[in-house]
Amino acid sequence: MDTVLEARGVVKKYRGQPVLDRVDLEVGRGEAVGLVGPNGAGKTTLIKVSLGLARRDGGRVLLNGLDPWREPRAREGVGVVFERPNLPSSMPVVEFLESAAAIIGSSPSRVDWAIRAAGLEGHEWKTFPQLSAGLKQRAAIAHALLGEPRFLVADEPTSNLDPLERREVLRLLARLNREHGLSLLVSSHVIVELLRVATRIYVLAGGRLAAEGSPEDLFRRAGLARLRTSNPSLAAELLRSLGFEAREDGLGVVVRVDGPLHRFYEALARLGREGVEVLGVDLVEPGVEEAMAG
Ligand SMILES: Nc1ncnc2c1ncn2[C@@H]1O[C@H](COP(=O)(O)OP(=O)(O)OP(=O)(O)O)[C@@H](O)[C@H]1O
Repeated sequence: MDTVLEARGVVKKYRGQPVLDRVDLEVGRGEAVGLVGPNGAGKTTLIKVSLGLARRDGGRVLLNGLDPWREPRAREGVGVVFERPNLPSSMPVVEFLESAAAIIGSSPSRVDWAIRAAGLEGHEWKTFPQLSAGLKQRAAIAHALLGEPRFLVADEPTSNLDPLERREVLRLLARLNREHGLSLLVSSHVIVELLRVATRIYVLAGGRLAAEGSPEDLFRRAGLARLRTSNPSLAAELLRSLGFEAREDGLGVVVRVDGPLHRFYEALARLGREGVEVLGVDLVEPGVEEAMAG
């Protein structure tokens, strides 16, 4: 496979304590990869090491075919969006983007494109503090798009957003991957968010890789998922009426998910239409479940 990122056996320690223990991560050209794990699992550290922004204590990393720690030009064509975007507060977003584009030698038409691609139209004359959390994240994505990246890395881009904003930002990232061919690495502590964006997901738990595979693989291997919902008894009843094996277990509703994943998605949508809010979906599998607990 033609890869933009290949990390093998990455080890990272802080004060002698391993926070990444022989972790592999690979992103193919044009691929959308998810990285999931609870807080403190090591997602940000793995992303920093992969970009050459933190030194590794072991293993190998190739970003665009180069070791990013030794050769910063490995990061050319890579756009990065962090959890808490931080843009200047004093000027309208469009002016900030124009000055950022001028610094990197990007054309003014690229600013218009980035604003459109990030879905910021109608908000470009607002200053950063005037934007909602979701629009702030879109502004950060527009900023990352100025350099015409071929690979976009988004570290927990949804963690401070409300459910609607989360969906929109993820839809935007998925569109950048599908319609514009950007390779994508996106992290989250909620697996269900990544199911529709990523075609392959790495599950990180306690600095180790707990699982890796397509969403279908992960669900098939787990066999069971636990839904946290606003109304477990109604959720279990509706799922059973749709032909699923489902029971309440005190923590939520445990449902068998070894069939086609689209049926499960449709069932989740149906719950939503019936007024049952799905707050989270965790895979029930040793290791993976632990990783999802955050
Ligand atoms: N600069 C640092 N110095 C010491 N320890 C650190 C440093 N950065 C991260 N850690 C520790 O490394 C572990 C992994 O942190 P990391 O931020 O990579 O996890 P994460 O999965 O991204 O979590 P979060 O969702 O909270 O961002 C944590 O135990 C964290 O406390």
